[in-house]
Amino acid sequence: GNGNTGHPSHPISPFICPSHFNSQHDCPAYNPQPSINKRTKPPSSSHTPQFQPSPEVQAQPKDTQEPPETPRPASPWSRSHICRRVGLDEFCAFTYSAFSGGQGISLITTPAKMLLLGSQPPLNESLPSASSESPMAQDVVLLFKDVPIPGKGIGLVATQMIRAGRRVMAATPAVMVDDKAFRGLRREDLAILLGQAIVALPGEHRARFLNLSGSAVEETQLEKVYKIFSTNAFRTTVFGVGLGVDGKEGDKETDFQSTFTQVSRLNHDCSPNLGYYFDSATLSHKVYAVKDIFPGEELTISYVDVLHPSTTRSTLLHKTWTFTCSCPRCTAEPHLLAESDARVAQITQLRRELDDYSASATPEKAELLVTLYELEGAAVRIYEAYYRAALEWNGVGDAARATRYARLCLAKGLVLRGPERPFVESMRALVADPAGHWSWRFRVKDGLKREGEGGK
Ligand SMILES: C[S@@+](CC[C@H](N)C(=O)[O-])C[C@H]1O[C@@H](n2cnc3c(N)ncnc32)[C@H](O)[C@@H]1O
Repeated sequence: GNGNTGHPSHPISPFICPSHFNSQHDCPAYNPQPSINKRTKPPSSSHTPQFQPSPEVQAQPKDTQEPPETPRPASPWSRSHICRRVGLDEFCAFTYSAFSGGQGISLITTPAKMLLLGSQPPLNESLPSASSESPMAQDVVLLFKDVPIPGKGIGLVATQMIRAGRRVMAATPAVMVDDKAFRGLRREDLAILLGQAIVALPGEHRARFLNLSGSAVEETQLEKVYKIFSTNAFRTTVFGVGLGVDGKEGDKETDFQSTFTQVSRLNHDCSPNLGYYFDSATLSHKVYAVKDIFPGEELTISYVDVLHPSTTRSTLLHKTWTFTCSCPRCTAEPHLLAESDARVAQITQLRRELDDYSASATPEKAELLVTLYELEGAAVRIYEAYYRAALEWNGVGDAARATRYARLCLAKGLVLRGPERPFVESMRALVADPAGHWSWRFRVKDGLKREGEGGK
């Protein structure tokens, strides 16, 4: 699971990105989902929790420290006594308790990667951040409250009208686990490091973490911490220069599994009223309303791809979070369910046709795609349909309709994926100059996009 497109059990059907997207992450249809991180092997219950106070030690290796005559302020990071190895990589828990206005954050990663991450914004709060926005911006007034929801545990309910497009949350994680540690460490070793990571957090954030769902009362503290983490983790990609393997130059991004306390109270719905993305520049999970939400209505996200057929959604939800999907798209009358599934199948088919730039797709097919997304309540993905409609209309040289859809794609897509995505740049370029965009009349010009087809 893990919401990772590279992972075999990823719940989202693989989406073939058009060639102008640089990577899978840049693909507009790629939508990170909450992790599905249940491991089958239980943690060793013979383990007594070994929570140790974390000493205030420098995260830097000894040889990089400056001589004593030029003292520097102490590093705000503490490091766990216990570390664990996967092959040549050693993973430790690092905590910065003053982070984000005293909420604190813990990371489980290698010392080398920690050194790099900790030296640059947003984790280095003494340096000016590229982002002008603080993750816990003051404009996010409390729009909701925690309430028990029958059959769903605790959930969040709107306390006032929340208009579509409004930001509802922007929170930094309690704990982030390097994906390599998450996949490579034995479950009991990860549980030990997680225990260290959680115990070092400031009391309030730690209590909020320990209050999350996922564990049973009779479990040991380590099992509890592990299960809470895996039930509530989201895949988060951190972009930054030099974040390759062990800090070597190369990769510009690194994947973490992260647990956020407030975001983790959001229950699932197959037609959710909230969308979200992880903003690497502020390390915050940004959650936006994708529909108008009325006071008293529950706030929801989708834990799975909303464009899976109903049985796939139900199976994934049951397997991973052990609940039976009870949302309207799962429990409708059989004939309505069959219609919904038929629309989902048609969406999949239409997307395949529209994304094959060498085939004969038309603006009408893209318009139909938009309608089908609307009928399925897929507001959380609607920007994908607008994107394709913009390209198709531009592809036949209709600049007015193309720019209208490009604007819609930007209006919806910016809050669902953030401003850093290539589709944003592409749609902005189309709005600015439709005829200068790569897609201008590409459906009517012969020969374009036909390289590699030999003598045809
Ligand atoms: C990330 S937590 C959501 C918050 C949780 N309800 C709580 O009390 O903290 C995920 C868990 O909430 C419950 N849950 C979420 N959505 C649900 C739904 N639509 N129906 C029933 N249970 C749901 C399941 O127990 C699931 O494992």
